[in-house]
Formats: sequence, structure tokens, C-alpha cells
Amino acid sequence: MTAPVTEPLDPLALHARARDGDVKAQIALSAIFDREGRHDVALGWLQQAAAGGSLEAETALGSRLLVGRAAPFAPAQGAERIHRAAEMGGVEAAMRAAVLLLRGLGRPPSGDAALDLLLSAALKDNVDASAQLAVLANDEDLLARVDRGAPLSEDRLKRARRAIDLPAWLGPPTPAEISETPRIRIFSDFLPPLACLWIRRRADRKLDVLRVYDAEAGGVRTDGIRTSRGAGFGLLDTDVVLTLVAARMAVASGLRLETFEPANVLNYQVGQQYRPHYDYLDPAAPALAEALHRQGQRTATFLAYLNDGYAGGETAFPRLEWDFKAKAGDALLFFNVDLDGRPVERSLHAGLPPTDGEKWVLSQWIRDRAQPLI
Ligand SMILES: O=C(O)CCC(=O)C(=O)O
Ligand SMILES: [Fe+2]
Repeated sequence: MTAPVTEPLDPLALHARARDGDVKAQIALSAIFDREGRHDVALGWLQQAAAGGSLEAETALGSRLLVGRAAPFAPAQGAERIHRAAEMGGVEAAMRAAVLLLRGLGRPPSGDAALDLLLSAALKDNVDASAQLAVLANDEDLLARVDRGAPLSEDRLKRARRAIDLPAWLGPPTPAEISETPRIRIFSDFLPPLACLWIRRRADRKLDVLRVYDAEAGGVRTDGIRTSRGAGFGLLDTDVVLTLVAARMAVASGLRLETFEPANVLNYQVGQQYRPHYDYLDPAAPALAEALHRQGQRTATFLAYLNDGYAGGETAFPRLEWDFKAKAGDALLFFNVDLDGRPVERSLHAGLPPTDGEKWVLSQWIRDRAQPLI
């Protein structure tokens, strides 16, 4: 056993302990180098700590390599390290590995194995894991217990795990066809109420201003066209619930999960809106050529509506003279391009401003090719 390191600590002493193989000191030193922007040195110490048996370091290292965040982009190695740490009993690693399993990264895809890992984390008192089990089982009573900090018996958590109906989550929902040009489909009751609540909660903590592509200057920028706030969920921010929702969208749309961008949760307060726009990247705009070449076209948009109780806030298609006012849990899928991949101008749409209350929506943009892991 090594003594815990409490900062501030003399850097020289810390360094000496790290060199002696003290993994806690190695992790602390790694954090210091990260703060100084010396990520390569930080990574070296993290690597040593991982080699010394720290599951925390193995998980952190794996996560960084997975998406190339302050580290080389080495997704296969990153995924392998996360899976290994999970198999050795790491709780953080189990939560990450569960997401990877749902996406078939580093191991063959398995929803059941993912849920078993979530259960293992819950059984080790991980509150987030217990809450997600409750959400996926649509078990309000269990979620209330988790929220109160009430004790959770092993039996109660195992029951929730068994109650999760994976075939229902991943079975194809029935669409209602709205339009052929563009192709538009509605899925009523696409998400259960607790999933809607969970996604709103997760996003609430990290809402920020949103950006749009700049068709003149290239890159992205903030713009009055989009005044709602939002939160993005990359591979390191997402969780089992959000990933299962994405998997359900993949089944419903017939489009591959690898082609999904990181999901965005949008929040519109009274008066906030997303003015009429296209989700496709205009192939005629030279400033977008590079983004189009690198990441491909935005083929489709999948919106899942997360709450009721607001006035206004429809998703409007002005060229179709059609507005969609959803109930909580409903979803809308529309294609921004035709079957040959050509932009469809009739897909012009807007998120109208709520006139009373706030609107929450999960917005999933889908491309025509696999997306980089970010
Ligand atoms: O909020 C809405 O109804 C529309 C959102 C939207 O257009 C988008 O996310 O691309
Ligand atoms: Fe849009």
C-alpha cells in the first residue's frame, strides 16, 4: 500500500516518490504536468502508474488514447486498456467499457454484457450506475431511492437489471410517414419517460452556447440563427442510457451508429429559437468543402423530444407548411438529402421559440460515413 498524496506537496519530493514507483505520486505528478500543458510527460507518468497496477491510471490513459485527447489517437489501444481495467474490477472503467460494448468498440457488441457491467458498477455503490439501471428499467421507485441516497440492496439492483427489456429498446419502432420529399417519419412514444428525464438532467449541468457552421469563413461560430443552449456528448461524456438511445435511433433509421455525430441536447427558453436552416452542408459553399470532405454529408436528423408543458416550440418545415408539436418521448426523423445524396431544399426547418415554458430536445445528426471517435 502507498500513502495517499495530498496536494500541495513539494514537487521534488513528489518526483522522488514517483520514481520510487509510488503510483499515487505518479498520478499526481501526471496531473501537474497536464496542468502545465506538458501532456507527453503527463502521459508517461500515467503509463507508469498503469503498469504499476493502478486501474484509475489505466482507465484515464485508455480514455485519452481512445479519442486522442491530450494523447496520441490510438482508439484500439485505448479501448483495450478500458476493457482490461473493467475486467480487473475498475468501476469507472466498467461504466466506460459498457458504452464501448454497446458500440462494439474493442469487443464484439453486446447489450447484455454492457448491462452486466453497469450492474457490477452499481453493486460497488456507483450512484450513477444505479440511477441508469433504474432509468433503463423504467423503475421510478428505484430512481427515487437512488436520488434520496437510500440504501440499495443487491437484490433490488439485480432485479432492475433483469427488468431491462433490451429487445424492446433495440426492436424497430413503427414509423408514421409524413412526407417523401424530404423523407420524414414520426415515432410516437419513442423514449420512455424516465429516459427523457435522465437525458434532461445530464444535460442541465453542462448547457452552453451552441455554434453553427460558417459557410462564408469556414469553421464554426456562434450566430443569432441559433439562440438556444445545448450540451454535446462525445464518447467520454456519454453514458449507457444515451448510447442505448442512439442505438435505438440507429435501428429506427436503418443507419449505422458509427455514422452518428456526438449527440446534442438542446434547451430553448422562452423566445429562444433555431431559425430556418438546413442541416446538410451546402456542397456549393467552398468554405465547407474541407468539412464535407473530412466528415461527409449530414444525411439525416433524428430529434427526440424530452418534455411537455411548453407552448410554441414546434419543429417547423416552412416549405412543407407543416409544423410538428411533439409529446414528451416522441421522435422525428428527417432526411436532409435524397437517395442519391443530393441536398433537399424542402428540408428547410426551424426550432420555433417556446412562448411559455422551456423546450428540451435531443438532436442527433447523422452523416454518410463513419465519424471519428471524439
Ligand atoms: O429544436 C428543433 O425543433 C429543431 C432542432 C434542429 O433543427 C437541429 O437540431 O438541427
Ligand atoms: Fe436542424
